[in-house]
Amino acid sequence: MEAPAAPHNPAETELIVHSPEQMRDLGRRLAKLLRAGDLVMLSGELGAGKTTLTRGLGEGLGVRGAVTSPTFVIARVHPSLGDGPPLLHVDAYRLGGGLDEMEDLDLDVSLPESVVVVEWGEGRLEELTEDRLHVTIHRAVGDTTDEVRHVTLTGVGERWTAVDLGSLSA
Ligand SMILES: Nc1ncnc2c1ncn2[C@@H]1O[C@H](COP(=O)(O)OP(=O)(O)OP(=O)(O)O)[C@@H](O)[C@H]1O
Ligand SMILES: [Mg+2]
Repeated sequence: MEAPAAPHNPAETELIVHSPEQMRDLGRRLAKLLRAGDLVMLSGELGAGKTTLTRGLGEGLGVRGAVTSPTFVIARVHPSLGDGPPLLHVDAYRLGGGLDEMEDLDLDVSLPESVVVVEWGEGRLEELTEDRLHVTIHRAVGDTTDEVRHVTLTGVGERWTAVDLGSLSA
């Protein structure tokens, strides 16, 4: 007997990105789907392109200040230049395992009025909200110099059921 086909999950989409510029563009387009209260969790190895994607998100949201890799700070708020939500960019890489430091950021307080984007947040803030968008970025296997990245977007929770992530592949 044949195994049943995996159920199509409309809240998941896979893309191939060919350059840093395309990654930024993906961020700009993804920004159009985001609103206050959204949590985006980015995963992928060092140098995968998480900050590059976030830079595009900041551009698409129309926020102040270029998104960078924070050296000394863990979280940075980029206020909107218009009337949209601010972008709260968190890089949890330097956070020791402790959730305490994460709690000090009071993300639960900021989340309702912000778009919160977190690098290296897995296992640390899933409890913040039942709805979240996971973005996983992988280098094409076996080639460390190539600019090709595989990007998987997975919406978790009610918020993402009606969002057409597939529209991002255009
Ligand atoms: N397709 C691509 N998408 C994104 N970045 C790419 C791509 N191809 C090459 N790059 C390069 O890879 C690097 C990605 O750096 P970035 O800071 O965005 O990664 P990161 O995932 O945030 O790393 P870290 O875990 O250190 O925070 C940049 O130098 C960028 O120019
Ligand atoms: Mg980064």
